[in-house]
Amino acid sequence: ADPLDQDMKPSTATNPENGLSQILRLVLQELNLFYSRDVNGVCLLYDLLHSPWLQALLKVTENCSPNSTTSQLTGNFNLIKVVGILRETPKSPEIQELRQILQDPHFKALLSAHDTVAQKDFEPLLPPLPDNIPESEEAMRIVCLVKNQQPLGATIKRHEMTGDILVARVIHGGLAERSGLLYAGDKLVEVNGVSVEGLEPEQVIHILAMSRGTIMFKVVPVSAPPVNSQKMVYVRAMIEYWPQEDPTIPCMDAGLPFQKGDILQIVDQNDALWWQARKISDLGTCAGLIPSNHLLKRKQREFWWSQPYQPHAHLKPTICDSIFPFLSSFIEDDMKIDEKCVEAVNFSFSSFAYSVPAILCVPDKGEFVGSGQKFFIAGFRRSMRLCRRKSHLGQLRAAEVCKAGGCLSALAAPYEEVVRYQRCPSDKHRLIVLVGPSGVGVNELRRQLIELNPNHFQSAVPHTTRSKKSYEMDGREYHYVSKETFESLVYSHRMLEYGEYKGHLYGTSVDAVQTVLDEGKICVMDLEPQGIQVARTQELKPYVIFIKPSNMSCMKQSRKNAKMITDYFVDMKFKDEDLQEMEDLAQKMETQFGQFFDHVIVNDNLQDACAQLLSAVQKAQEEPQWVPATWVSSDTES
Ligand SMILES: Nc1ncnc2c1ncn2[C@@H]1O[C@H](COP(=O)(O)OP(=O)(O)OP(=O)(O)O)[C@@H](O)[C@H]1O
Repeated sequence: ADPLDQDMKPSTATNPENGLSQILRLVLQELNLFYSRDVNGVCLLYDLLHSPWLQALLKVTENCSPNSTTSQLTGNFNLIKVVGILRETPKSPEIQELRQILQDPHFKALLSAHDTVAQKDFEPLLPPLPDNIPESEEAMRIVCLVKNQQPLGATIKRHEMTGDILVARVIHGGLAERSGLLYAGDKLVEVNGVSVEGLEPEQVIHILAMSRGTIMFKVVPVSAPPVNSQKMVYVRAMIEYWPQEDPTIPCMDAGLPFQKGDILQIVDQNDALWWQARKISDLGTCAGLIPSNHLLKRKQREFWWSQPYQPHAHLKPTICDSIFPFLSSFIEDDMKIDEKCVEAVNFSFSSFAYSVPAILCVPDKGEFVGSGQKFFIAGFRRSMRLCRRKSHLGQLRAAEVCKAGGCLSALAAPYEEVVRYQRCPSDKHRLIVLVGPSGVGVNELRRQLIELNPNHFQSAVPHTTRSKKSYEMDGREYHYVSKETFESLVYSHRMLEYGEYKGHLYGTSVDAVQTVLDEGKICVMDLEPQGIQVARTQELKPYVIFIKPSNMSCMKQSRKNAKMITDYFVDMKFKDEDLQEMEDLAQKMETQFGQFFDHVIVNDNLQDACAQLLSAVQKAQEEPQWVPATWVSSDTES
């Protein structure tokens, strides 16, 4: 029995139009007659046409060709057949590889998706429209949505005058919004054939919760559906926000929690009080509610005036208690929003009590750190760092006291508009600012970075009003200036930080930083966190890196031989209390100033930290970063 004959029969028998296999079979029969007579060339032709690979190829062609009987069959069906055929064919690496590819689960999934689409399997089966729709109901819209794992992405509320149940908000990216069938303002008439007239929003939610599969809404469309023509705006959150702790949010489950420094994409600002936003780290999800800039400013003002501070933590929203559990549709009550807005909320706002340059005490004597041979690294005076260390705690504690007393700055913007900025190669470099608790290794890292390439990285030369010493050189250790000159720099906000010690003023000016940048170098400086805001200008475009200590046990290990600077001892080993203080201080810095940190490096292993610093500095100069929109004119945005 010829296997070819057996294999061909079903195909040719069932499909008279498919002549390819049949013709081949007939040709082979004919050739067979001449084969025994060994007519010239017949054997060669017969062997060729009889070869298994040709037969296999023909079978594949038949099964996949648009005219074949199987053309209506699905990709997966074809796949099974093709794999079967390949199994029969002689083994070769290519065939084996092809079989492997075809049997790969991803490939199967792809074909399965193809089948679903080809068979138009994706559309939900909608119930037929009722025949007896009265003429008066012409303006109604029937909306069918299939209940699945995703939230419906809409909130409802009861109109306080008419008692109508209205769609209050359609959440961007949610099921309702993507359907394009439900709009804010639509009046709900029926849900799954049940009239909602006279029902409380909670009862409507209950009906929805009990429904399975397709849910049919009958709505009276809003006369003019809202059009979101606003441009997408990106902001940096300068506060943190926890919807669970905010009794004023219209619907807690629809809230978007965020932390200081998070970049948010604002997708809807139609509501003056509640915006819709997504985190850029999570753009695939549907949006959530965040308090608008206006609402937060109002809360800040109210918080400012509410004396003594009362968190009103006992006030819990009652209207949202019955959240629809599966579709997460929500209930709103606009009147209650207004009432609740006058209460204080539990946000943590930063206190910007130090909007003037941070004050440092700089003693007269200092040592210069650095290689000291071929190049001179300015700005590493030991005594200056020692005094900084004292100012650290004092200022942070003062800020803390202020915060606890409810002294929130009414001027601090809760959101800062940001844009993507990429430095052009011809632009000046961005200033690199290192921030960290004393002893964490800010100066060590800065020194190592500069030593890597002193022609590329440099510190700014500080100013002083003290007189020059014999071994010093103007513009190397310091810029020696008169008190009047120094003070005019302070008054004209040209000092990033400054201080006084033994009757002399010391500080680092914007111009000293600019001098480094003008030379085409990268200026690397360390700053107290209170000074970051002063440095955040369009001209310097600082990139702020927070140097953070690792956990206590790692620090004990890595700082075994490290030396810290104290008032009385030059090289003193770190004690446990010092490390604990460092950790506490780092935590406070992060809590109060974390929104300004572009990058965080945990300084555990010094080499690793230095490598991370180098990479972060390069990225800051060469890759796009989020910066305040005010730093970039629209024509240079990327
Ligand atoms: N990752 C590390 N591993 C071990 N030792 C380190 C590490 N980082 C820094 N050190 C050491 O810790 C000590 C303090 O570091 P550094 O002087 O840089 O602190 P700082 O953050 O500049 O604080 P301050 O301004 O108070 O001196 C130095 O002896 C430094 O060599």
